[in-house]
Amino acid sequence: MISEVGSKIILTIITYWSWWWEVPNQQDKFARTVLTVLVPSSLIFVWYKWRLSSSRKAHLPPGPYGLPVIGYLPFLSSNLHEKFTEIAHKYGPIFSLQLGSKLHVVVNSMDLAKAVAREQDNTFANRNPPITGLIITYGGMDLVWSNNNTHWRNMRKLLASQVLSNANLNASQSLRTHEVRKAVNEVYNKIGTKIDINKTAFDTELNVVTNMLWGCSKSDEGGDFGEMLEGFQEVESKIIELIGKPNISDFIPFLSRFDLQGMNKEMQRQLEQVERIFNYIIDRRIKLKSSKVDETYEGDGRKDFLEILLDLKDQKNDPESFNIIHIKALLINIVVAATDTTSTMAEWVMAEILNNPDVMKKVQDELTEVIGVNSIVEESHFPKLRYLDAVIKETFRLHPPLPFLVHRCPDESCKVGGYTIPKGTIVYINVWAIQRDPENWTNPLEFKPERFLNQKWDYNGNNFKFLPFGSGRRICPGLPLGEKMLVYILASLLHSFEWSLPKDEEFELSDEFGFVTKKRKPLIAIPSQRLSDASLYF
Ligand code: HEM
Repeated sequence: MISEVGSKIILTIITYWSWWWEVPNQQDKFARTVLTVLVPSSLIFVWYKWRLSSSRKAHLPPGPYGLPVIGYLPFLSSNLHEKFTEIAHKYGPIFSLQLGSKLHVVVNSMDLAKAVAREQDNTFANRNPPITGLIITYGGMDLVWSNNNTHWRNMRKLLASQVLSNANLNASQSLRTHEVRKAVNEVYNKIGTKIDINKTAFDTELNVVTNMLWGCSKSDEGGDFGEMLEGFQEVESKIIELIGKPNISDFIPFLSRFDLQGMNKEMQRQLEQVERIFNYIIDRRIKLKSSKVDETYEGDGRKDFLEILLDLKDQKNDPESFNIIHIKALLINIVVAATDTTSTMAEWVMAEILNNPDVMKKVQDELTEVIGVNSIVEESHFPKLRYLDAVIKETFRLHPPLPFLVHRCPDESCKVGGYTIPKGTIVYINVWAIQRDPENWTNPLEFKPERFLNQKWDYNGNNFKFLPFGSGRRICPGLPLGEKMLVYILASLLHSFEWSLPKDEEFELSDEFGFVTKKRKPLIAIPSQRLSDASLYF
């Protein structure tokens, strides 16, 4: 992926400089050859000396040098989390890389993660979004890519108080139950056949989130619109892929107008797809509002999030500060942030359990003891499912879906680990490396859920050995819903069915780096009935 970036750049350079070989003067071939070799190598030498002395003077973190203009870009491999961890082993827990015109710093230890996300949380609370991220959020009008400003604070407060508060989560319990039961029923109807675990979890989470946001889900909608939502997972995967993939336009801004990899255009296409869905939903709601028909979710009389956002827009006198674009950016953000992470994690947990039969047995024994094979899973059971909780946490440790969280960017020059981090640097917290660091974990590569049973662990980002949802003011605001849905989906799938792997498919646990890092090969598993009575599946 990254070597593709390098080769595109080199190709561009070759194209622009090919005139050198076409000049009419053919008399002194030797001189031209000497110049061709000498000029670039002298330039590289001078550049290298200059970089060395300027980074020493600036006291930047150590790190490997790359080439002029493109920096270290051509030397990065596609599995970036592994490459960064390898560089950290050579250069230490904090290192810097010049990628094109931008300085990147990667922190790889719990102490330095704490220095960034706790001790200097406010300084590091900006984002510096990639161009593809800006395209899909109308220029960063959302929550994920917004800088630490009033708009971001207001959006976060609104999401926390109107969607993800304890009161709202309690009120929407029946909605989660409805969707999880529907998923169990769909799997039951396909007993003995191959099930794509990620797709099952994705659809369930999508239905829950869209119901909470605008009061209806994929399964409630028919016709063209139902079909549009049916293809949403593909659109979303493409969005996540384009956000995580290195883009020359980000690293060498003067090349951005050429969009050499076509990524910006591709993201524009995804935005058009997403817009069709959101325009439909919003237009329909505005019409309903003007005809004074109240649309609320679950018939409990409370307004859904879209209704609250539209009310807020109408109340604001200043369309600059809150308008339809802000609403769409926020909705896109929440749907994308919630679904891909949850389904990716559900898939990883099931894969680890299927890979460890003794863990599967312990999880199912616990489910039988707490719930019994004559009953179905309910949210009230969750606090008693301690072993399943430990299994989920151990999976988060080995497979954090966002291995570098979302990068941060200091709004002024500051110090981390004694080194200078200039204003505007892109800073990654390498959670993937921290959660596999032998300094923090005994036998870190072993899958051992018991390590989460013996001590009190949570996802709140206070223990810097374990940060799958991030930490500090930018910590994931969807944590309470994400955690609930994961436990609900997994407990229900594991309690309702026995699972086996298809004999004709190779099973492996390797990952593929991306903004959300997924299983390289989708997990396919075959269910069989586990509960005592078929009526428990309806
Ligand atoms: C398994 C589920 C999930 C995981 C692992 C996860 C993980 C993360 C991580 C690592 C971050 C970046 C934190 C940082 O930069 O320090 C984040 C940010 C975010 N997440 Fe989640 N997330 C999950 C579910 C959700 C859900 C259900 C929602 C919404 C309902 C959500 C909405 C967001 C938003 C809006 C942000 C950006 C926050 C900001 O920049 O201020 N996430 N998430």
